[in-house]
Amino acid sequence: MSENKLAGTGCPILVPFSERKPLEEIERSIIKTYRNKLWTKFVKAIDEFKLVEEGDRVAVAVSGGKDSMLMAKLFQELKRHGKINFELEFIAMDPGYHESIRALLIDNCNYLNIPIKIFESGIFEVADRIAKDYPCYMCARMRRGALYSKAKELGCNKLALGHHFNDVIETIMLNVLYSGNFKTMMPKLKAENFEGIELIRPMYYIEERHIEQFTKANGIWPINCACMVAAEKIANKRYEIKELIKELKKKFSDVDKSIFNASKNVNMDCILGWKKGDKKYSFLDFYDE
Ligand SMILES: Nc1ncnc2c1ncn2[C@@H]1O[C@H](COP(=O)(O)OP(=O)(O)OP(=O)(O)O)[C@@H](O)[C@H]1O
Repeated sequence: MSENKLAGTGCPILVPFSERKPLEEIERSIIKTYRNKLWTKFVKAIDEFKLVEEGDRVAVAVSGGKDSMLMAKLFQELKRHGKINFELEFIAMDPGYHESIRALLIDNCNYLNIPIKIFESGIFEVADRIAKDYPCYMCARMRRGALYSKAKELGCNKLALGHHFNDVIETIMLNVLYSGNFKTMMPKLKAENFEGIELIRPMYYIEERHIEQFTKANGIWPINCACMVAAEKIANKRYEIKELIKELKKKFSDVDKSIFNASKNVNMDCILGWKKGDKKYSFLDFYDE
């Protein structure tokens, strides 16, 4: 990989409003200033989808980006509240970050008191070598595998990822508009190739703009874009969908909630066909029942 492929220019950069706030202030803001926007929504997803249960050992995947750094702090808060008896591990996979990115990850985790375990995977190099035309797909698959393996090695039964509300609705819209199917990103799922591990997404109800507010107001500089492979090479459909939803929201402010709720309110009497497991069904299969 040559230096000119380094990422950064194509990604939106989150610039903090202020100096980094003291740790205690940052932690307190989660349950005070951002109680409704962050804390309540985190707990809601955990309760509603039963994401964390007694005796769990959760590996929290921290990339150093704004979402997963906040997730780490939310988990620490959940543990501090002590209602559920569970254990935490914080893991970061270094896919071959630029050294300045790795240093930023370490500095942020130290400052925020997140006891991170970093491990190397060399995924950037592999994706660049074996999948020049579709590095993002390969990178994402290998990343998931590397995180599951590490979680398993640490004796965890859950792997938590920092996907949030906007990731969810963007996924729904990407599937409807580009793939012609209706599929959402699930709040939890059982890992196919890693027995005994579940993937959980506790930030399911948290809106990205609130994560941004929290991050900026507390003076945190997250890793914005650390990709060393695809940087600017790949047209980002997800980014286009994000912009589309923003436009739609100007005309109908609850459009994001409607997109989300559509996945909770599928009416099986008014649908032409669906898939369950490997089997496909048509409404006609049940028409005369
Ligand atoms: N290198 C990594 N090490 C550990 N976890 C990771 C890594 N990359 C991604 N993840 C996990 O996967 C989630 C989704 O990754 P994605 O690249 O879509 O991040 P993102 O939407 O930019 O979120 P973040 O702000 O946390 O980076 C992250 O929130 C994090 O939990």
